[in-house]
Amino acid sequence: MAPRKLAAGNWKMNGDLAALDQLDDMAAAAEGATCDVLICPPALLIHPMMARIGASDLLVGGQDCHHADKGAHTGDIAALQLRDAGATHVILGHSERRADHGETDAMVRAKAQAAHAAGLTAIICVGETEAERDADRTLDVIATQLAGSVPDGANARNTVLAYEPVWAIGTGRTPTLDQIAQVHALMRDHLSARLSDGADVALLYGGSVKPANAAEIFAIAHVNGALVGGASLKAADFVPIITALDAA
Ligand SMILES: O=C[C@H](O)COP(=O)(O)O
Repeated sequence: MAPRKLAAGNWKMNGDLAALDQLDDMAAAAEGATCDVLICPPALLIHPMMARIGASDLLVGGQDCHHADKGAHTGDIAALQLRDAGATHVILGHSERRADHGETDAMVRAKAQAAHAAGLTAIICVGETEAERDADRTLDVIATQLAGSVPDGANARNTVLAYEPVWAIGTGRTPTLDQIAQVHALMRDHLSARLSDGADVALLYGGSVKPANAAEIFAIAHVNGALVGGASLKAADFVPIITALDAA
């Protein structure tokens, strides 16, 4: 089995009921596509999104989950609740969660285990800061995050990895194609060494992906899709990215 291609949109803390109008064209693009297409809206929008897309091929995901399956954790969402709402995936360890909420690799690993137990695919994010890249520490940082964040129970069906350089998120800046290739090769080597089906785990790139750069990024070895922020909010931007991945 080859890695399953995935175009994933992360709406972050953006969107409202009116934004669901964007889903019609995204769902149409997902129909018959060779890649999976996923939107991770704010959790409040998961239910209305499910109602809007009906039996479409468009997948729905969460942006975070708690490591516990239930209990006294005010403001948090359990993986089982995401699953119950219709989600198939959950983003974990995004750099904004790591920075805003102090999430550590160990916390991300525990969340991934909860996601797996609930039947969700965990999209585990890793990425270096600009200071770490400037200090030539990128590969060490990524290796440490992979070792700490990816649980031993990960496999190609329940886990996707996303490389998101922190300095490329929402900035319009992207690494060179060689820099992306270098990190994705490291991720593939790490997963292949640890997991029996590590060669089949989908690896996404994220950070200022847009229609103009999608095709060249998808042509890089071991890039099996994208985790898209800003350009996933409008169908006019996200559909061309889906089309580029479909053609890759
Ligand atoms: O989760 C998505 C990433 O943080 C990328 O965001 P961006 O496409 O707005 O740079």
